[in-house]
Parts: sequence; structure tokens; C-alpha cells
Amino acid sequence: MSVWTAPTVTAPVVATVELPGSKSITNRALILAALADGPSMVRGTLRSRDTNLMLSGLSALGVGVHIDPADDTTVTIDPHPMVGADVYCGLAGTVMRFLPPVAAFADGAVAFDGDEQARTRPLSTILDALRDLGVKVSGDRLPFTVTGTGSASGGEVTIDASASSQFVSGLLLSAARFDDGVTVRHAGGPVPSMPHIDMTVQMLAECGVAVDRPDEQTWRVPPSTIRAIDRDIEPDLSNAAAFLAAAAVTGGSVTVPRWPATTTQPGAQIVDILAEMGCAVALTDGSLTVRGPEKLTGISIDLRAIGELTPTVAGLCALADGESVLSGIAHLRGHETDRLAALTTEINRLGGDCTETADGLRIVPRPLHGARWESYADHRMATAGALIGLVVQGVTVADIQTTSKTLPDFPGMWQQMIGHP
Ligand SMILES: O=C(O)C1=C[C@@H](OP(=O)(O)O)[C@@H](O)[C@H](O)C1
Ligand SMILES: C=C(OP(=O)(O)O)C(=O)O
Repeated sequence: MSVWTAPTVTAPVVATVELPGSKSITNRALILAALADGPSMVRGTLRSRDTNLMLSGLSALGVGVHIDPADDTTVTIDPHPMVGADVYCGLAGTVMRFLPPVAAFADGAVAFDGDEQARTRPLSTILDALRDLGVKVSGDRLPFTVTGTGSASGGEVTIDASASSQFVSGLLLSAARFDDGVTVRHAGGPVPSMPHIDMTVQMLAECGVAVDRPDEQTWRVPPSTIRAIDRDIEPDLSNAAAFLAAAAVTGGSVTVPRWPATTTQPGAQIVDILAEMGCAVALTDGSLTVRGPEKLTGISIDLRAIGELTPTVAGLCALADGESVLSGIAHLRGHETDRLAALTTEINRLGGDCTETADGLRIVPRPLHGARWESYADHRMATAGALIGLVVQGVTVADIQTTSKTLPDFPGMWQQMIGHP
């Protein structure tokens, strides 16, 4: 496993950073296009491990996937009758939770597998839901098999989505194709990452599929046609967060072009977090600029809706003045790794003071020193290590390549940002 020496800067970072497409929007767009009533073109497609796995999975199922040879971010998806296949999910939550409902419409057995670490991610909720909707499923976690017959009855299902919003999104994305549609009711603790469910609902609406909300806990999708549409994918704002944070910790200035004026991406909320920690933020002519202060202040914040920002925010807190408390994120124990344990171990290894609470982290800033920062196959752990390493000498990050889960060339982009080609 490669070890990467995180570059340290002695001057404020001043840069403009172009971000590739959003993972969450890309993988939804690909699923919807595969289930649509004709070919669709997706422009600005993110080409990273998670989205390439989605493209491979769809292609194995028999869906036409045509990549423009002149621009690999332009992809045409041509729906065909689907067949039995082997599908590899890697560590991608969006693949392991969005594709099994699609497999219900294949004619044959679809065998799913994934990385070793993926086998412990919560999955049984959506597999049980599929069984309740009339789909044949064997297994409760990776590896498992969905045996499709070309159609499935659908109907009403009650699930506990408190471990992941992706259970709801996965069912909704395919719901219109079930004979009776699908009604998903949530019963359990609070659902995390609600903006990601709003993203699903909005993208379905763009394809002509209306999602009815009889109450806060219920989503109802009648059987209907998913219209083929062409889409442009927004830049990935959760990935932008690590680069904007570089301005915050160095007192510098980072600009991200093509920042959407309105978005369902929860990553957009990094702007409010950085402002609360003392940064100046400005959206000018579609570009977002963050200017870092002399010293960041700590923050107390409930991150339940925006959990995927946690590693970046925790990195900022470890470098801020004053205590920070991050709450509402117990479900991060089921992300790529147990992120609460991983952040606590790694921040403390550098001399920091991070404690796990029942549903989050308490971080008290301490002077940090260099050490090896482990990534746990988690792209956001790796970028958090790079962030701290910008201002703490001697930080090395294990397995920096794991960032390719959602960014094709993080090390290159980071070096370019700080002006070290
Ligand atoms: O639907 C999506 O695209 C996502 C939903 C969230 O998952 P959880 O609800 O499991 O946190 C988020 O953390 C993940 O990165 C992407
Ligand atoms: C939780 C994440 O990913 P996944 O889509 O694999 O759940 C993430 O990207 O922070």
C-alpha cells in the first residue's frame, strides 16, 4: 500500500479548483437512464471508482453504455431488456443499494459481491424490503443474489431507514417500474442524509415520476414511465469541501467554479459551516470563494443531514480554536469504515484530543505533530489526512489512492491547488 507524504504549505493557499461531477447525482442519473423509455445522454458524468462500478454493473445487466471516445464524461445510456449477471459493488453504497431493485427487472440471477469492507455495511433492510415487494433475494449482506423475472409486483413496505437514507433512495429510484408502484414507510429513529432523499425525489420528478408524500415518513410512487432525459451533472460539492477547507486552515482563498445557485447536494452546506467557523464566503458569477480567517473557531453542529461532510469538518475542528461537538452522526459507524472510530484514532495519533460520543465526536484542539494517518479504505478519511497535513509537518497518508472512490486524481488536484505540480 502506497504511503503519500502530505504536502505542507508555509504560505496561504490561493487557487481555483474545478471539481468533477457529483457521485450522488451521477449514480442516480445512470440508474434512471437505464430504466427509462429511451436512450439518455449524461454529460459531466463523474468517472471514479463508484461511478465506473455503476457503469460496469449496468453494462453487465445488458444496458447499453456508450462512452464518447473524445470525452469520457459524456455517456449515453441505452435501456435494453436486462439479463442475469455478476455485479461488483466495490465499497459503493450507491451501487450496493441502488442496483438490487433494478436487478428485479432482469431475466435471471444477478449475483452481487463487493470489497471485504463492504460486507459489513448495512444492507439487509433493502434486501428484506425487496422480498416484501415480491422479489426473490438470497442473502442478507454481500455477497447476495437477486433473481429477477423481468417484472415484480411492488406494493407497500415498511422499513427502518435510520442506518442509511440510501435504503429509501434505492427503492424510490426503481419504484415506478414495479407493477403496483412502491410505497415506502419509514418506522424507526431519524433518517440520516434527508437531502439525499430530496435529491432522489427531484431527479425522479425531472423524469416525469411524481413522488407523493402523504406524511413525513412515507413516500408513494405510482407505476409510471420513467422518461429518458439528457442531463448535465453538477460538480461534487462534498468533494469540493476538502479544497475549500484548505483555504480555511491556511488563511488562503479557494474558488470553485460552476457552484450551483440551487442544489439538493448536501455538500453545499459546507459554505455555512465554514462561515460559522470564521471564513468569508462569496458566490460571485457562479463561482464560490472561501477566504480563511487568522484562526478558525470551533463549532457545535448536528451533522445528521450532511454526514458525508464529517471527516472534512472534523479535520477543520482539530485545527480550530476552542472545543467542537459534532452530533447526529451515529450512522457513520456504517459508512466506508466506522468513521467515528477512525477519526478519533487518527486525530489522537497526531497528538489531538478527539473523543467518541454516543452519536458523534468531541474535538478539543491540541498542537498536532506528524505521524502516519491511516485511511481505512475511506476516501474522505484520506482527504481529511491531507487537509491536516497542509499545516502539520510530517503527516503521511496511507493508501491515498483510495480517494479514487469519488475523485479520479485527488493527489494531482491537491498538488496543483498548492502550486506544486
Ligand atoms: O444517496 C446518496 O448518494 C448518499 C447518501 C448518504 O448515505 P447515508 O444516508 O448512508 O449516510 C451519503 O452519506 C452518501 O455519501 C451518498
Ligand atoms: C458514505 C459515503 O459513500 P457511499 O455512497 O459509499 O455510502 C461517502 O461518500 O461519504
